[in-house]
Amino acid sequence: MRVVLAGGGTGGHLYPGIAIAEKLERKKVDIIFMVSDRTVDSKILSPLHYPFIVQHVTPVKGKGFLYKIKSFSKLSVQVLKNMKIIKRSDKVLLLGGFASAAAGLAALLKRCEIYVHEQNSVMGFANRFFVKFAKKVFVSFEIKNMEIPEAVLTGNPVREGIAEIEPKYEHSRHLLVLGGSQGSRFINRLMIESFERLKKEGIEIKHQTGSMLYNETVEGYKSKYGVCEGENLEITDYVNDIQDALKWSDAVVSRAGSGSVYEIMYAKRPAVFIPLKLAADNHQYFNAKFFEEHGYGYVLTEDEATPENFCKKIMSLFKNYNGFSRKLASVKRFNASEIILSEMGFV
Ligand SMILES: CC(=O)N[C@H]1[C@@H](OP(=O)(O)OP(=O)(O)OC[C@H]2O[C@@H](n3ccc(=O)[nH]c3=O)[C@H](O)[C@@H]2O)O[C@H](CO)[C@@H](O)[C@@H]1O
Repeated sequence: MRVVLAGGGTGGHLYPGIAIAEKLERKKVDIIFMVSDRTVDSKILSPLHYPFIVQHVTPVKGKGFLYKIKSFSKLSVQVLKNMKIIKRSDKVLLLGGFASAAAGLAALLKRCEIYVHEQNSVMGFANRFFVKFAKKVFVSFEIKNMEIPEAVLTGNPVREGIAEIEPKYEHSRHLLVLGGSQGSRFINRLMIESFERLKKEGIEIKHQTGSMLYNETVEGYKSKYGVCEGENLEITDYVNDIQDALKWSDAVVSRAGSGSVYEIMYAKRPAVFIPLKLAADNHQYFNAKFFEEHGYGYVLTEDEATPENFCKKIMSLFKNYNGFSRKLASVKRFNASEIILSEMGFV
């Protein structure tokens, strides 16, 4: 028995697969990842011991005609390659994004059991296609743009250890700033503009910029304040140990990809989410809204996010800290990986 975990292109599609792989391993089931050729996928998987296939595919949605033709031909070549790797007896779990499509099509042609997990509150393009062929569909949030009556609400699979983090009541003013797996230029600039005020409030900041945006962000801090890092500020391109960073934090500012929302919620930290305005069908906004509606923190849209509003929201997290912590302490945690594996027939 082997499970193919297909998806990638961003951490948001890949980390849920890793959370599931951690559990499958204990059940002595063989695993293979099928990911994209973006460096983020290999960077995340290389230090781990799971086998993975890099697929040479690009997104087919939203670009010009010539680009689409190229993408479709790449996709076809990759599907043929995948058909040599995927076996009829494999169970294939599609984690969404363009990197899951070639594996999904190969699995369809091989007539394998197909399962779909959608991380966001709006179903993505690739998953929407495969849902009709899936034996079961798992969702992290209730889906807004599609009726899937038999979908199983599992929450987002989160890596081990994160959900065991305790809420804080006695707190200092440690603020973790995350831009999602690729970083966020919008949040980086907002932080540079807001740093002086946050520093005056005694806030200590760990700021993850994204690998591609690291240099420009450091330069931004330097040109505005003369120095970049110091007592109150630590800048990093990528947080390798997210569990450790969440433990250190008292509050978080973040983009609102599904993984980020679930991890911050399970780590029981109040947060200000700034959803990516351009996310397909505004899905980050709906992910973040779920968090806000439960009273765990705030959503601040890009249009509302002036440095003044931003700092007010952060200060409001600290002012009402114990109220947020009490609510977060009672977060109902789904054991997403276990539910998914049991629905796939692994007991
Ligand atoms: C630009 C883009 O396409 N964004 C999408 C992507 O976001 P993104 O990849 O940022 O997705 P998520 O927020 O879901 O997950 C990010 C993951 O990366 C990890 N992490 C992040 C930063 C870091 O320094 N270290 C680290 O380990 C987080 O712990 C988390 O597990 O996938 C999400 C889930 O489908 C979507 O909602 C987003 O719209």
